[in-house]
Amino acid sequence: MDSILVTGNGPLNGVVPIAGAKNACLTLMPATLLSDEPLTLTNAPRLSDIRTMTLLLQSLGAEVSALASGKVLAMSSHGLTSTRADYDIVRKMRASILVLGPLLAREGHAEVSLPGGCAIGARPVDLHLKAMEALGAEMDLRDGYVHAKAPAGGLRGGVVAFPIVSVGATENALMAATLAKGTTVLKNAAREPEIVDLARCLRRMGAQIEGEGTSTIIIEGVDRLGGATHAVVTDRIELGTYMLAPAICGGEVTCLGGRIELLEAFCERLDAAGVSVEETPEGLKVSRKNGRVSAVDVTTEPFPGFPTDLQAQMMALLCTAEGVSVLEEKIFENRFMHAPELIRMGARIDVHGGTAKVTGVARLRGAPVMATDLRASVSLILAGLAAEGETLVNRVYHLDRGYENVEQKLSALGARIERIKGQ
Ligand SMILES: CC(=O)N[C@H]1[C@@H](OP(=O)(O)OP(=O)(O)OC[C@H]2O[C@@H](n3ccc(=O)[nH]c3=O)[C@H](O)[C@@H]2O)O[C@H](CO)[C@@H](O)[C@@H]1O
Ligand SMILES: C=C(OP(=O)(O)O)C(=O)O
Repeated sequence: MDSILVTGNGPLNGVVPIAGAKNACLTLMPATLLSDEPLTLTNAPRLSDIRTMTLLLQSLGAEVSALASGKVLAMSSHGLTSTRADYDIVRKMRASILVLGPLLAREGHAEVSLPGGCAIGARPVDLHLKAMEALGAEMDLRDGYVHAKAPAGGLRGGVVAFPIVSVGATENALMAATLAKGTTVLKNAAREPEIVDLARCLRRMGAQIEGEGTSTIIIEGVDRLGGATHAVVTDRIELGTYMLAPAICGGEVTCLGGRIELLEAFCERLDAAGVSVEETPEGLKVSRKNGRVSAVDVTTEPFPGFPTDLQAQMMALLCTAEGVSVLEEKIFENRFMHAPELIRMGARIDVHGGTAKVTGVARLRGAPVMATDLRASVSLILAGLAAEGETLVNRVYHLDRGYENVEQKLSALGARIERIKGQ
């Protein structure tokens, strides 16, 4: 397994391009299953998760070609051959559950392996299943698979009232409802930019959708969807991650394509910590010129709140802040796995349940550390960039799920970072 070696090397300066969003692309790709006409995505990120979704769609009979070095995905589902999403692929990536709604809507049935939990929490799929039931589907859990069956005339519009906000369940319900008969109302829907991006793409394909970006989405089902070409929205989590690089190391970095509206709560916390963020026509210019940042409290929430996917990286910043910061993780029950690793680097962190108290230290020190999940991996790299000496981040395969060319992008800013190939 590969490792990443990082050596603290002072301030970072320059320009970094931000890719299309992993989490948008992973829901836009299954949308191809809703139509027999081609769907082309531009601005796709080059990530292992995208390759996993490609394999999953291909296993269902969809054609998926990566063009322009992977930045363009040309897809067509005119000849689907299977409705079974197999354990061998689904186990690699939770977002595989997003084929459920489209398959059910188009083919009338689907069998999808349960994705199971992962390092950050149990992550059940009950809300996805309840949403499909609200559209008339019969759901059965057998042999580790979700067996879903639409009524004889196909899915019917219905009211889906989510008890808690779920990004994935909103996406599955939204896609399924586009081909259901009649009107569907999604209440307490997720409002993330990735949901807005999905709704825009579906509308291009001919879907009738109103209200995306608010907590009530109304979908009027249509008989069929057509083809479309759609550019994937900017990855706000990759954006936030690179914004933290000059915040932690000092210097000035422009994140190309970044917009404050994608990350308002995060930008507000950076401002409170003493990091400057300026929106320019090219993107977001971020700098930390004087001394240490100040401690700030952070609570993760669904959009438009502070994203859970930036909590680990923000913790890395706050490890060297002046004062005591309190981070509350409200989305996932086990998302502080990076804390013990940061402690190995000299951070002072006390974790109690979903709360972490971080007492800033003047300087972190390099150490061998273990990456436990995607955002934990990159938080350790950020911490290593600001630490004295060498940090060896082991087991970085999660990193490649969500960050393309991370070593090249950080090296271009002046970081000392290299990948050590494993066996
Ligand atoms: C591929 C993708 O887009 N992943 C993102 C998506 O994950 P994902 O869509 O899996 O996250 P959800 O928004 O569904 O999860 C929110 C909370 O709801 C719970 N829950 C969810 C579904 C369900 O059926 N039952 C249930 O209890 C989860 O365990 C979690 O506690 O949103 C998360 C929250 O912003 C992000 O961290 C992930 O990066
Ligand atoms: C948790 C994440 O992804 P996934 O939902 O794909 O596991 C993430 O992107 O931080």
